[in-house]
Amino acid sequence: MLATLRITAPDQSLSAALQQCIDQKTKPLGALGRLEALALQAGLIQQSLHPIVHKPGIIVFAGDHGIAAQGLVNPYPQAVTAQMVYNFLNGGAAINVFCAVHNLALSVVDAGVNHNFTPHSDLVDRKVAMGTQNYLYGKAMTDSACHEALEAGAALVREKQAAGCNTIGFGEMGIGNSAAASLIMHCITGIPLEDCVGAGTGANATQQALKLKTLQHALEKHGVPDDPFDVLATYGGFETVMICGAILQAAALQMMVVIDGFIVTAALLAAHRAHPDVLAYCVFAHSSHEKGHRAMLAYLGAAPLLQLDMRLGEGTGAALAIPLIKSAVGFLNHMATFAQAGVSTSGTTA
Ligand SMILES: Cc1cc2ncn([C@H]3O[C@H](COP(=O)(O)O)[C@@H](O)[C@H]3O)c2cc1C
Ligand SMILES: O=C(O)c1cccnc1
Repeated sequence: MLATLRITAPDQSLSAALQQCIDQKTKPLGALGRLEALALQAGLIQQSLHPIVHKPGIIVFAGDHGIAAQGLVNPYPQAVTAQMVYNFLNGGAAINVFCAVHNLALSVVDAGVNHNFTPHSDLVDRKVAMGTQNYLYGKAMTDSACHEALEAGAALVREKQAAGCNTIGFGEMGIGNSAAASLIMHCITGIPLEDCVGAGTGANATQQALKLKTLQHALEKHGVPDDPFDVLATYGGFETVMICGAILQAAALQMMVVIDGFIVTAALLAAHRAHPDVLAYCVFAHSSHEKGHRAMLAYLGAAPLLQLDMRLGEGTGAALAIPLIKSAVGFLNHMATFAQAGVSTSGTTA
């Protein structure tokens, strides 16, 4: 898949016609602000003056991190990953509630949780292994496991698209994955590690200092791999790698890709290094409260839609942004033009 994937930015030739449609709506020029840019982006991605959001959904990928068993980088125990998967299956997590409120399809994927789940109709089993290896001692995963995870993420997106979904967000669950995301961020962006390491689930100052020191040790061992997929294999989690493969596939299929918080954006950083044009398909849902997220977004030149001081993950920010995308294409499709409504345009004095 990765070798053959073609991702090119959408043809821009529809841009002027789309802008004209937007400007003819019964509102002062530019008055719908960022929604106008969103409508334009949707139109270009779908190469249509009438883009739609069809069968939008969220896929949450869960995976464990070898290092989390030591508690050096994570305030919560590793077991919370599996416990939260049960919570997702029981409908009790924040992402369940937001998907229900906004009528979004939710899929939950075991990418590599350190727990044997009994088969469940709502749990998609793509387990690569019982969690990654501890990157303090070796690479988090082999290159072939990384490849398997990238492919699994991509295949799930192909299934969604075949079922009619054209707008997709990704979420993650994996205790310790904010540490992995910090390492990925440092390797891809070159931003100093201390600016990439934050509180995650709520590490206090002492815990954050230990997290940073631990991650410095990991960097001393492995350095900064040049290849983005090698960065993922060295430090990543199976959930993060699957998200990277999923983002790439969704962009290749010209879907709208809704980017969540710190961990999902780290997966995007790797995807972007491999295929820079992936960005044209991305909608940045929110600016997370996690320390490094704003710098990641700035590196990508991304303007997030929401600023809610959220720092949860699970795809919660993405779920909140999808109604905004629906609103954007909604006004483009359904608002009356000045001519249709008989409203005077500027410069026309009564
Ligand atoms: C109860 C609970 C629910 C969560 N839902 C998402 N996360 C978030 O926190 C984790 C990353 O933070 P760290 O790197 O500090 O472990 C990820 O699982 C992320 O999705 C949660 C964390 C907890 C504790
Ligand atoms: O921004 C996020 O997505 C995030 C931040 C902290 C912990 N988990 C996720």
